[in-house]
Amino acid sequence: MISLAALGVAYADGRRALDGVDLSIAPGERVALIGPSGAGKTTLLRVIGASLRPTAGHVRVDGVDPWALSGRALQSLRARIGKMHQAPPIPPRQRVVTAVLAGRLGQWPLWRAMASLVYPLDIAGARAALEPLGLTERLFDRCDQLSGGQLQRIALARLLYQQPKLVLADEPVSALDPALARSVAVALNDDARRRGVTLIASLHAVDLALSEFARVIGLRDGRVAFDRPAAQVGQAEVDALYAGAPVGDAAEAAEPAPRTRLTRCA
Ligand SMILES: Nc1ncnc2c1ncn2[C@@H]1O[C@H](COP(=O)(O)OP(=O)(O)OP(=O)(O)O)[C@@H](O)[C@H]1O
Repeated sequence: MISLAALGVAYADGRRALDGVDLSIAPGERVALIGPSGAGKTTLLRVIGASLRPTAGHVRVDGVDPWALSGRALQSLRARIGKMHQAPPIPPRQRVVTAVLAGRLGQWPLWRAMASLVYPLDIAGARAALEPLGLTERLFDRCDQLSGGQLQRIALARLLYQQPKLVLADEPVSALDPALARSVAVALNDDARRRGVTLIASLHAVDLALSEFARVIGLRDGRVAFDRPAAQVGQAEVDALYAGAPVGDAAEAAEPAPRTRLTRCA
C-alpha cells in the first residue's frame, strides 16, 4: 500500500512542486499520472520511489515511511522498486545483456553483482526479457549503438527482468512511435497484472493512459485535479486539465471521452 497525506515538496530554490497531495494506492493497482508539463508528475514518482524526501506531510511505501528506515532497510526497499525513466541512465559503453541483467544487481550478493558486470551470468534470462520486445538480436551490442526508442525498450527489458514489487515509470514511451508506445504500455500493464504488482506511470500520451490503465490521476500545479477510474474520465476534464481551466464536478459528469479524439499532449 502506498499512502500520501498532505504531502508537499519544495525544492531548494523554493519552487513548490507538490502541495497538499492526499493519495492512497492499493497493491496491484495500475495508475496513470497525467497533467501538463511541470505539474509535478516526476516529483511525485520520485517521492513514491523513496528517492526524494518530502518537505511536508507523510509518505508510506509498502506500509512504511522510507525516511524512518535505517540506511540498509531503505536500500532494500529501493531494490524492490523498479524504475523506468524518460532517458534511461544506461552507461553508453555497456552491452545490452549487461544493461538488462543490471535489473537484479540490487537483489544479488555483491560477488554475483560484480561478476555479472565483468561476464554476464544469466544470458538466457536477459534473452527471455528481450524476446517479447523484439530485441534479442541486439543482445551483445553496445548501448551507444541503439536509438533512443531502443534504449527505452532495453530499460523495459531490465524492468521485466528485475520483477520488482512496485513499478514506477516516468514517461516510459516518450521516445517511441505510436505503435511501439502502445506495445510498451501494454507490456508494462500485462506484466503488472500477471504478477499482481502495483504500476504507476506518468504519461503525456493521454490516449494510452485512458485505454491501458485502470485509474487515472490528473495533476496540475502540484495538486491532484482529479482521481478516478479511467472509464470515468471525460474529454472535457482532460481538456480542462491541460488548458488550466477549472476541473470540477461539471467535467466529472461529462460523457466518457471518445478515445480516438485523445492524442499525445506535449
Ligand atoms: N531539481 C529541481 N529543482 C528545482 N525545481 C525543480 C526541480 N525539479 C523539478 N522542479 C520544478 O518542480 C515542478 C514540477 O516538476 P516535475 O518535473 O515534477 O513536473 P512534471 O509534471 O514531471 O513535468 P514534465 O511533464 O515536463 O516532465 C516544476 O515547476 C519544475 O520546474
